[in-house]
Order: sequence, then C-alpha cells, then structure tokens
Amino acid sequence: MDATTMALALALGNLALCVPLFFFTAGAPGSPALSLWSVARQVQAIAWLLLYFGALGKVPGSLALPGGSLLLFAGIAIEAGAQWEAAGSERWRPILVPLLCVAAVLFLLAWLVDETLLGAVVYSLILGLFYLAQAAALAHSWRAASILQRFLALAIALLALALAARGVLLMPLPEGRGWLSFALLRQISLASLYVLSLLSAFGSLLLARERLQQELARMQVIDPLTDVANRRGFLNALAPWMALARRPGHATALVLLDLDNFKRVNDSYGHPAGDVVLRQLAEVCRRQLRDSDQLGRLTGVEFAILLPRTGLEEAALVAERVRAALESTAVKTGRALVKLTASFGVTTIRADDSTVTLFQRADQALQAAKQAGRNRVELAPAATVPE
Ligand SMILES: Nc1nc2c(ncn2[C@@H]2O[C@H](COP(=O)(O)OP(=O)(O)OP(=O)(O)O)[C@@H](O)[C@H]2O)c(=O)[nH]1
Repeated sequence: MDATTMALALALGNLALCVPLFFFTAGAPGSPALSLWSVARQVQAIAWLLLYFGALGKVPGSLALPGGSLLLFAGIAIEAGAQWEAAGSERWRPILVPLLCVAAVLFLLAWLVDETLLGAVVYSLILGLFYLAQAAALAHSWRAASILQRFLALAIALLALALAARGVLLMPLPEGRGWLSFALLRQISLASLYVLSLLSAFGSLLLARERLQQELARMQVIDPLTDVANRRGFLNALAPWMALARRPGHATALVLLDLDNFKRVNDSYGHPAGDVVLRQLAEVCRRQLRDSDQLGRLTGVEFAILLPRTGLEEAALVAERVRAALESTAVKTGRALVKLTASFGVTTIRADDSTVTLFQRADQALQAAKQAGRNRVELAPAATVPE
C-alpha cells in the first residue's frame, strides 16, 4: 500500500470509528478515558485527511505536511493520555501540552532544515515515542493486567520500536545499506504505523469492554460506600473456611460488630454525613486487620470480620483492638467531629456449623454486648468439643 492510500484508509477508518463513538458517548456519557480517546481519534482522522489531500495536491504541501504531522502527534499523544487515564494515573495531564510543544518545535525545525531526511527522522522518532508512552501505560500495572492488556503493551511497544527504528537508522544510513534500503525502511515504518493505528483502536475497544466486565464483577461483591466486601463477597470468602473448620486444628474466628447509636448521627448531621462517618470507620477497622483477614459490611451499620487461623482468645484481642481504635477515632464531617463506638460478638467456626448457626451465635454475643452497655466485646461460649 502506498502512503497516499494508507492516509485515506486511516482517515476513513478513524472517521468510521468516531461516528458511532460520538453517538455512544452522547447517549450515555462514558468514562473520561473513553471521551479522551474519542477526541484522540477525531484529531487523528483530521490529520490523516489533511495528509491525504496534501498528497493529492488539493491542499498545499507546505500546509498539509507539517499541519497533518502536528495533528497526528497531538492525536497519538492524547491517545496515550487516555491510556494513562484508564490506568488510573493523572500524571500525564501537566506534561501533555509542554511535550507536544517541544515535539512541534523539533519537528518544524527539522522539517525546515531538511524536509526529506531530518524531517522524516524526527517524525518517526516522535511517533514512536508517543506510541511507546501508550505501551508504558498498558504495562503500568503489569501484575494485575489481563492477557489482552499485556499482549497490547508488548505489541504496541514492538511496533513503536519498528517505527522509531527508521528515525534512528536514517541518520547514519541515509541511503540504507545492503538489503536494508531506504525504501524498505519507509515501508516498514508505514506498515508499523498502519498496524499500530488499527491495533490500538481495536485493542482499546476490547480493553474498555474487559474493564467494564471486571467492574461489574467487582460491584457484585464490593460495597460501594465503604469499599469493603458486601454480604455476598463476605460469604464467598467465608465458604472455604467453613469447610476447613471440619478438620481439627484449624480454628477460624468470626467477629460481628455493630456501630452504637448510629441513628443519632444521621438524625443530628444528616444521612450524607452519616455516610462519611461510616466510610471512615470501615477504613479504621480495615487498618487494624491483617491482609489475610476479611472485613465485610453485612447490613446498614453491621460489619463482620473473618479471622483465618485464629482461636477465640486471639480473636477477642483483635476485636478489642478494633474497638479501641474506633473509640479513639473522631471523624470530621462538615459541621462537627463525630465520635462513635461499636459493640462486638466473637465466636469461632465449629465443625457442625452452618452459616446460620455460626451467625446466630456471633449475633447472640453481639446482642449481649449491646445489652451490657455497648462499646464492648462479648465472646460466644466456647465449643464443648474441640474445634
Ligand atoms: N448514613 C447512613 N446510615 C445508615 C446506612 N445504613 C444504615 N444506616 C442507619 O444506621 C442506623 C442503624 O440503626 P440501628 O442499628 O437500628 O440502631 P443504632 O442507632 O445503631 O443503635 P444500636 O444498634 O442499638 O446501638 C439507622 O438509622 C439506619 O438508617 C448507610 O448506608 N448510611
């Protein structure tokens, strides 16, 4: 494919992507990353159109070539920014415009000095660099990344290097050497750019879908207010420990905790302030626990803590630690400092327990703590047979 046909193909391809994207984001505003990505693709579509009409002679080359190239830099840099945004980092924001300005100045200088050689060198290097920034965003959380994300990071990085290789090799070997001719380098660079554009377009769409699926799966087991496991998530985490409790020597404890007199917080400061207090107190509890422990929100202001490989007395100490941490915490809401306490019921899983009997026993201990004056830890009676 020659460069003119490729410019047309990429212009039409990007336009065909932008139109449904426009209606998609207009119907239901998507994430900032998706909106940004949509802008990036619009800018790339205009860039390719300009380059195409420039190649046809419909727009003067002195305008189309630098104008199209600068727009292309901007489109690909914004696309890299969208990938960083999707990766949860905002650090790209303050550097985008200065980086683009430096790229524009470098390219224009190179192009003015020597359009064919130096201009092509800087053009390839800048495009390669911006695509490498995209690959870096995809590789950012490598351990947590899906197979698709890892593949895209590697493929985009390799193609970006192939694109930049032209820039690196053109300076020392302007005529090429042996089989590595100038024409071949140009073909490799054009093909890399074409595949990069398609790969990052389809890859980004698939990644967006994959992230949505992961978010939906997460929402099924995570409480959105406190960001700890919800009832379903907690019961999922509990299930294997219920099974393990049938084997001797594997004590696992369950602690139920209920915030005391929470209704007063809502009544005095309003429900939104109550939400803030609830969120912060959940965080206080979480900070007192090990990574292997599991905190869950069962209902309104009732939480549960699963303590694997923990006996009754040790669990009582953990509960006491959480109780003391809550008691000493003052949460600042808009209008006041709120101090709250919680009551705790502690038990361990028994070999013949079902979740119903387990929670009943922990709840009885919790109610005993409430009746004994709140802000205390009560233990369920220890099992008469070894646990
Ligand atoms: N702000 C806020 N309040 C909630 C939420 N879920 C439950 N609540 C409130 O928490 C309060 C729980 O009240 P109860 O558990 O019946 O009683 P309490 O006032 O905590 O008193 P005791 O449990 O008897 O110590 C109710 O007023 C609920 O409306 C929530 O997500 N946000």
